[in-house]
Amino acid sequence: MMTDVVESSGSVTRPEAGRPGPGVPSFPADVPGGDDGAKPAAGTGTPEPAAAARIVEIRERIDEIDRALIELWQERARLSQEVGVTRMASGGTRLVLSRERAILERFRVALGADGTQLALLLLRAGRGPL
Ligand SMILES: C=C(O[C@@H]1C=C(C(=O)O)C=C[C@H]1O)C(=O)O
Repeated sequence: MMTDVVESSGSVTRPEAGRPGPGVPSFPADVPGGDDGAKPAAGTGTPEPAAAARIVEIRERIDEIDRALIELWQERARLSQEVGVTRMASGGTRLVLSRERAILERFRVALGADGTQLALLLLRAGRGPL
């Protein structure tokens, strides 16, 4: 079952970890290939109306998923930063490599080599480049 995609207003303007800075388009209406309100077949890559309609339908769910992923990415980065600040303020270390290794392994087991790359990006978003 398809769910309507409701545009959230309020584009992100405050640059913080994992968030777009100034000049970064908000998602998805003002990015190329975003939902620009054009006819269903436009931009689907097929001239066949039924296929175009199905692609539009699937893309609604893809856009929902992408929006959720972006929000989760940003939340994770904020939480990871908070852990780092809390730990360092209490005399601890900036990083805990055993924990990072466990996270890398979790993603590798679930997603293979791409999972490892994804986990590396997630970890970097929370603590910045090494
Ligand atoms: C968030 C933490 O701090 C750092 C960041 C991690 C992360 O983003 O998952 C994991 C380990 C630490 O290097 C933590 O220790 O849980």
